[in-house]
Amino acid sequence: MISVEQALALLKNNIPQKKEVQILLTEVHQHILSKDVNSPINMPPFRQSAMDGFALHIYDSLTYKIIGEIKAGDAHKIELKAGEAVRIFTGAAVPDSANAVMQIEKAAVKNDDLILTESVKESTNIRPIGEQIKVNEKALLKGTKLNAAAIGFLAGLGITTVSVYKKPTVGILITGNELVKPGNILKHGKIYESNAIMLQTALTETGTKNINTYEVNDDFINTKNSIEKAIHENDILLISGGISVGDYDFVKAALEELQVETLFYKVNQKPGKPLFAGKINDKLVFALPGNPAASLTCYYIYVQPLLKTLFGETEANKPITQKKLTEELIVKNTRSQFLKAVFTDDEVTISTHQNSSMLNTFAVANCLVFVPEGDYHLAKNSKVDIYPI
Ligand SMILES: Nc1nc2c(c(=O)[nH]1)N[C@H]1C(S)=C(S)[C@@H](COP(=O)(O)OP(=O)(O)OC[C@H]3O[C@@H](n4cnc5c(N)ncnc54)[C@H](O)[C@@H]3O)O[C@H]1N2
Ligand code: MOO
Repeated sequence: MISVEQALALLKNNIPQKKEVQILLTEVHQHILSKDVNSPINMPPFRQSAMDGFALHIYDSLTYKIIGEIKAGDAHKIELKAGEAVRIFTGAAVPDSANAVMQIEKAAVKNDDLILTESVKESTNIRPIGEQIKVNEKALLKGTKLNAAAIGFLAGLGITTVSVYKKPTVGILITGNELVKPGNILKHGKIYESNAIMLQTALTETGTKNINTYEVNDDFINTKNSIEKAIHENDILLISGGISVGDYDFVKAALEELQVETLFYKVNQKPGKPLFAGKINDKLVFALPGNPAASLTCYYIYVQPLLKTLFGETEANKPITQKKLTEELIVKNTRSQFLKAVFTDDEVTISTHQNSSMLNTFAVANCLVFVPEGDYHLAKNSKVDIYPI
């Protein structure tokens, strides 16, 4: 059995190559740019009025002659001589011959005359060409995570597709004869299936969009066939349950028959001891223990950082910080532990109900505290490593 540190290192050394794809702006939310994006245009592309008012060819009087009107979107050809003005609206193109825009509140109109209440300086209320960005300048750099503002910015430059790191397609294969879908009657010996929706939600939190779910009963041939199909259809496969040593745990044997190369099987940790990680071609397969809290812990510690690395996130492997224990902790364990806990500014409180079958305290936890194996006491205020979740 290997240690948590060894398992994490093995995974880190076997991360598949990041793949790049060119995708539509409508699909890029939460993706990371794999190439710099240069602006194809000046923004704004023309001298733009920042106010509703009058574009002026300035001269040494406060009275101007109004000779026309330019609305937003108009392609005008108006030539202003000194002392002339045109009505103009926010976003409209200012004529080359105009050198300032006076907002409507600072002027009065009498017939065709415009009388300014004060003088105006050159360039007032005119957004120059390329004020935000010039043609061929770098709009966004490789490594930028695309949020709403970034997507709006790119759309404003007329960009419709960008090159990003491909988000892998992830399969979730649920095993277990005892499982019943919520909404059905629970007969004796059965339990409600909860790992699929839990893992699906955790994947969605990280920005994974392409998720396929599969179910199989505890039967060797069916398990093998389902795993083979799910590997074929996904980049990463998460199998839930059936990975321990019972007579009806067929996952390990099926993976062997399918020639999935073992990176590790069994980690000296609690929960999640029977965790399996393997690879086949450029694909990764995780067999997560069926106990719900074990499954989710293994997902957060092993799968999520890997996904973030594939997405192009550079901080994916540095989630650990230290907090002070609010209470003494007595450790007596041959396995390292990930304990559900709640942290505040600089303190952390370990939750009750740590059993790997229990999600009740996980539901309100915001971190996992890592406690190395051994027989020792941690006094109140001792610092412990936490993985925020
Ligand atoms: N003789 C041994 N028995 C077990 C060992 C061991 O070392 N020797 N390890 C134990 C540990 S630790 C764990 S963790 C579990 C993991 O077992 P499996 O991965 O084979 O998981 P299952 O047996 O299929 O299920 C365990 C538990 O979780 C429930 N479960 C499973 N899938 C779901 C689901 N989708 N939704 C909700 N609950 C689920 C299942 O009913 C079981 O109660 O093995 C120990 N045994
Ligand atoms: O490793 Mo298991 O998750 O302890 O119950």
